[in-house]
Amino acid sequence: MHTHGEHHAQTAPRQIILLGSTGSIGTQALDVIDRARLEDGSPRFEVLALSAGGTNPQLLATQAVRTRAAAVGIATGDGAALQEMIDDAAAAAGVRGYRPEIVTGPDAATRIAGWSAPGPGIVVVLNGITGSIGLAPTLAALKSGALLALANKESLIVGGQLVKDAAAAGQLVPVDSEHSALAQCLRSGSAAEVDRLILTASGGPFRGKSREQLADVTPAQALQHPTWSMGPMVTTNSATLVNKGLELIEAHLLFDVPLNRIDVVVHPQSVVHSMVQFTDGSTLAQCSPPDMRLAIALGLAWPDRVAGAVPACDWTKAANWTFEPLDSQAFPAVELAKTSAQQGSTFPAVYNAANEQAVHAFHEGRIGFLDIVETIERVLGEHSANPQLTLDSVLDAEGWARARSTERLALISR
Ligand SMILES: NC(=O)C1=CN([C@@H]2O[C@H](COP(=O)(O)OP(=O)(O)OC[C@H]3O[C@@H](n4cnc5c(N)ncnc54)[C@H](OP(=O)(O)O)[C@@H]3O)[C@@H](O)[C@H]2O)C=CC1
Ligand SMILES: CC(=O)[C@@H](O)[C@H](O)COP(=O)(O)O
Ligand SMILES: [Mn+2]
Repeated sequence: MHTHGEHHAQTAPRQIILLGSTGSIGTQALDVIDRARLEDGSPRFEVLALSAGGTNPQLLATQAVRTRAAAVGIATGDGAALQEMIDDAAAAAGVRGYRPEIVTGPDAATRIAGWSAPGPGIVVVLNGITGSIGLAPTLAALKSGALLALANKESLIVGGQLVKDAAAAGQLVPVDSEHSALAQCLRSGSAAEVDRLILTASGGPFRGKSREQLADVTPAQALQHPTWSMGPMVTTNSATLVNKGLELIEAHLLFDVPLNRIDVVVHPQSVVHSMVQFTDGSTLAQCSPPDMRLAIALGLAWPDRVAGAVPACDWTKAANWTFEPLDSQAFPAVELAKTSAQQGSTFPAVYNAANEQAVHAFHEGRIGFLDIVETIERVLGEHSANPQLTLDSVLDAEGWARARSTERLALISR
């Protein structure tokens, strides 16, 4: 058993369990893992297990051979077919005798999240799954005692206090760039010194547009993020500002700061990743070019930094950073998220589930861009929360919200 959050000179590689290895976070994590070295030049991280959904089994097989992961999970698809792909990838790479354990089925990521390392040492689970399907793996990782590097914000938001209660002090490390920034700014000093948290938002591809102009934007335009290259769900959420709404709730849960002391400011350059304002009028900001490998590396090595994780800002070059208020008329998603968090209980789970359903419908061309947040608002308005927050009540609320959203989306479908 190790104590989370204490600095110790790292002498042995950390064992990494990577959930969502084929995605944007997952592939960037593998790049960090490949490059990071201990002082003696040996690998700083080793991959213990990988898991993915199943849309790209070939990539998963290649990753398995490259990392020699002991276990490989896949949610959909055939284990035998994956084994064959791994055998072929191993043969192509000249690797002999590599036979990982293969875990298949809807609970594969949950089983992989709790995978035991063969020896002592620190295990880190990086949850890079998209969507609230990541909740059970998050809970399994926390139960196993591993450090949880959390990119999958949805699991914390929908699980709320359940996830917080499952986490030991310092066991949950945020990987979301804003929350990694806040965690870095909060590393010293007491909670009493903190006045406000300031979350930065790029504003997305539609910054500056009116509601009228937003009515006709297309899915392809919504996927053109101005500063980050990410998976389609979080990119769309950035366009609607739902991502910032989710991140407001995430910050409130992670740092125990009341919702009315967390602000959102639009910063189109995405270099200041977030800020903490202290009671004496001082503000600390964390700055780096928009590259998730910084937050991923810090999450994997927490509380230590990984030298050379990303190139730093070039302070010899002229640069302009700008800040502007969020247009809440055009983008009501943040206010809606705040209200859902104030209502508490299962409301944030409903906010997220309705959004996930609506985003899929938008990308299928069935609804317009503005219908996404309008659907969340409608479904939240019809929700009667169960005052008891349990895993069952969260899953029930999500099931209800998905069904209710599906009905509404069918009614408004083009
Ligand atoms: N990308 C980024 O830069 C950032 C992402 N985040 C957050 O990180 C998370 C991941 O985002 P991102 O990497 O962009 O998403 P992607 O869509 O790029 O990747 C999602 C990954 O999850 C996997 N997956 C989907 N369903 C399952 C399942 N049931 N079991 C196991 N794996 C599954 C996918 O597998 P398959 O390939 O088979 O579909 C894929 O590997 C999200 O919560 C996002 O909000 C936060 C900050 C920045
Ligand atoms: C990189 C990251 O953390 C994303 O969640 C990012 O925040 C998206 O950018 P915006 O939501 O600010 O557009
Ligand atoms: Mn973010």
